Amino acid sequence: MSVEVYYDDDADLGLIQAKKVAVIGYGSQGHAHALSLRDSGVDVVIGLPVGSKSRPKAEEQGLRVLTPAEAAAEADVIMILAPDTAQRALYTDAIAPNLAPGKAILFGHGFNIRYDLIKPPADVDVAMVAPKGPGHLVRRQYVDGKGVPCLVAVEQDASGDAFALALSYAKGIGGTRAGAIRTTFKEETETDLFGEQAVLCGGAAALVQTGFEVLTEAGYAPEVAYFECLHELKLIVDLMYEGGIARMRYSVSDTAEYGDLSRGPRVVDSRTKEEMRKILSEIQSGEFAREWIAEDDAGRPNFAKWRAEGAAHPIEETGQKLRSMMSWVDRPITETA
Ligand SMILES: NC(=O)C1=CN([C@@H]2O[C@H](COP(=O)(O)OP(=O)(O)OC[C@H]3O[C@@H](n4cnc5c(N)ncnc54)[C@H](OP(=O)(O)O)[C@@H]3O)[C@@H](O)[C@H]2O)C=CC1
Ligand SMILES: CC[C@](O)(C(C)=O)C(=O)O
Ligand SMILES: [Mg+2]
Ligand SMILES: [Mg+2]
Repeated sequence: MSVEVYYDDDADLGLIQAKKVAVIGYGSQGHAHALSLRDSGVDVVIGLPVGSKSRPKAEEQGLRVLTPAEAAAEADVIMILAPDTAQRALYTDAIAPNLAPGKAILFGHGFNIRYDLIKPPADVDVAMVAPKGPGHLVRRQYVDGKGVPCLVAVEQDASGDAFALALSYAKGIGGTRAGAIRTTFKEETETDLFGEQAVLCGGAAALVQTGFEVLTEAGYAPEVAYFECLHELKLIVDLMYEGGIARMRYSVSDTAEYGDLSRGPRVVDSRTKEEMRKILSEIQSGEFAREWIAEDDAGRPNFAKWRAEGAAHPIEETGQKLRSMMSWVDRPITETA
């Protein structure tokens, strides 16, 4: 392999068990990290603003909840798992005043360091433990005795031990059970943003919606279109996940495989690839980050409009009806922590 991969035997859980850890934020990632660290014998405190909706959830789990500033002041290791857009102000107001030499700041995604929105002092460690999966899966895998692979990176090694500490933290959330890959803040941030924009979220959602529109506009039943363009996607992606694209092609019919090989490249063609390259260059140049921060500063007008348009797309109504017939499929959008 071209990357360095670390497993449980390479990580010393004792390093993180010897520290007090503040997990700032208790959402998708925050709840998973905090609960799994606690189950791994780590002293954890949660940092959330007064009035945060997440406070009751953390308290119900028996976790001690302080304000972000109080939690940062108490902790040796501060894991920042608030939304990326909130981290800059959170750092300035609550974390920076409570840093001291020898402390460590950790991130679950490199956005704020990569784009210089947060500039920590030279005498603290700055590292990242970024699970490659949604927080609820991170927690579920940990509870099942497994783990979600994660990326580990060090931006600043003031102590000389930053990587070992990050690896120890990764072990505490189950990451080294599956494998922790060493990377950099730059690589993690740019590839994560590219993946979610071009393929996983943006690309996949646009592909599904467009396929559904083509079928329904041609007069086919929305229910049938939903099955073909959304529901079965999971079954196909599960096959790819288990054994790559080759495994999927082995399982589907020859007719499907011939259609895949001959038509797929017409759907995602050289123009799509060129657009993907443009998206990547906007990420690399910082253009996307500047746009997103400005959008957030302005109160997210486009975000709200596009989110509402997405929610009003006919595929959502059809899906809601069909999923109510499939009790094993229907899950609330927000699982309880
Ligand atoms: N979602 C995921 O699975 C993944 C996320 N990441 C990264 O993890 C980080 C956290 O993302 P995610 O878990 O999705 O976030 P969520 O939106 O799920 O949760 C954010 C949490 O932070 C709290 N919060 C909001 N503002 C502040 C603040 N100013 N100070 C302290 N806490 C605050 C929220 O509280 P409230 O309930 O009050 O809003 C909530 O508990 C991001 O850097 C993200 O890129 C990385 C990998 C995957
Ligand atoms: C794919 C979306 C993600 O990057 C993730 C779950 O890894 C995110 O930022 O939520
Ligand atoms: Mg990601
Ligand atoms: Mg991401």
